[in-house]
Amino acid sequence: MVLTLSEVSGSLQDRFHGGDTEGREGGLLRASANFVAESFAGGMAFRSKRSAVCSESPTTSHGSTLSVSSMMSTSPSKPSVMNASSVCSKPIPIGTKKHGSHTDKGQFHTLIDAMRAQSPPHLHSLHGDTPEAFDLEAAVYKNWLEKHPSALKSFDRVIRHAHKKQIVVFLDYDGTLSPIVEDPERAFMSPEMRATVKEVASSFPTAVISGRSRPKVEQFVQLPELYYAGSHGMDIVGPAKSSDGFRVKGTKARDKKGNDLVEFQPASEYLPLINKVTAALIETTKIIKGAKVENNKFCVSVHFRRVREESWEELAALVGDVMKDFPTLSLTHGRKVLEVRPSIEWDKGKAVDFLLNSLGFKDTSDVIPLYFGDDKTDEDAFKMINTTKYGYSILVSSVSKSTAAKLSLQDPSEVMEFLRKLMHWKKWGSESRSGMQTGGSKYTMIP
Ligand SMILES: O=P(O)(O)OC[C@H]1O[C@H](O[C@H]2O[C@H](CO)[C@@H](O)[C@H](O)[C@H]2O)[C@H](O)[C@@H](O)[C@@H]1O
Repeated sequence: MVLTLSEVSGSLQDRFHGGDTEGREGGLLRASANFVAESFAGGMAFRSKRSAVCSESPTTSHGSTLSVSSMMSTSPSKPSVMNASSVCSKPIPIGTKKHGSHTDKGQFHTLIDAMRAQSPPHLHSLHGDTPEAFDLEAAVYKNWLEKHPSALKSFDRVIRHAHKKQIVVFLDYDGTLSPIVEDPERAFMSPEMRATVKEVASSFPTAVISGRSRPKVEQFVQLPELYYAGSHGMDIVGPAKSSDGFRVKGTKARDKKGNDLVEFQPASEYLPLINKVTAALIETTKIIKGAKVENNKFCVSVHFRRVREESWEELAALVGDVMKDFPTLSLTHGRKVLEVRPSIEWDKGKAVDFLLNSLGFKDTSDVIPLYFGDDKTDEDAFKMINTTKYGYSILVSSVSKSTAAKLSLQDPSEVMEFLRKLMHWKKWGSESRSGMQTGGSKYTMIP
């Protein structure tokens, strides 16, 4: 039997990006410390219903066949994403058992699977640069684009109600405003991107929502006119307008121009614990070449982009060991990074909601919130945006991914292109409504 493209595509997307569990329930592995401890202790295996599907071979456009089952093999020599969907979005109750040796590889598949699923390989990297692999990859992406069309091509739809509503722009930082690079300290945004964001912020309320610490991301962006939410939304500085009925929590502050601001840090009591876990993680993981621990104030990143894959299991075990001593912290993951954060009901989605409220938009049908993000933790924001009447969630990705985002852009350069298009519309589209030629499709990109 030959599978149809959509069957192959659906199955591959699940394989490579965490499967249904991720798309439906949150797109975020929210594994608690307990989850890690338990999975180490008991060899926990939450397998997706889909983990055994698609063992047939699709025919490629070249007429030869690629074995889908072989693409999904878990051979140690190839990055395995076979059990990416085994990750669970819910915290798992802590086990009482202590895991024995972290060299017992069979006992923590779940975390390893999550690590492997973070920067999913292209098909051609799994199967060589064969024309068939490239063709199949292109076909899978094309199929995915039908479900998550390009925001550039959907621009008219996005700004359809913009003459009556307030656009608010939310931007993730790494992978959205700056390209993903090996060294997190060198994730600079280009001067062109900075100029574009500055222009956008002069017309629309604009916020950067990042996993980084707020001071760090402010330093990278260097635009004081923006609002910032660092530590995955746990460190917010926003406007203090507030809409009726919404009590702006947090401390009142003022910016240099005397505008009222509000600072909100829902995890402030975790600060000492975060410093403690950071120290423990630095000490414990220092034996792993390439591992890097980054203190993001209310959360901590353990980077493994520069760790050889052979050492991932050891790193996972070491992080798991540390986490057992911090039962009130949780483990999530992003792009080649494990993230330790307080186990509180707060995420980027809540931060977006908070900022919309503090901007005065309690009724979200008065606003067109646009959210751009590339990572797992942005999924919470996508879902929040999807609850609004006119908002658009936009995933930045050049590969197919299971996501709640409605639209997509390939990379930061397309984000910049979209923002420029928005500014062009703002400048010329608005004027066109007062007599000049109008019509979304006539808005062209500023070169
Ligand atoms: O929410 P974000 O602004 O996207 O922050 C998420 C994490 O971004 C950074 O790590 C990622 O980008 C690095 C630089 O390109 C890259 O080396 C790393 O592999 C990526 O995971 C940041 O360093 C983390 O602390 C953030 O949590």
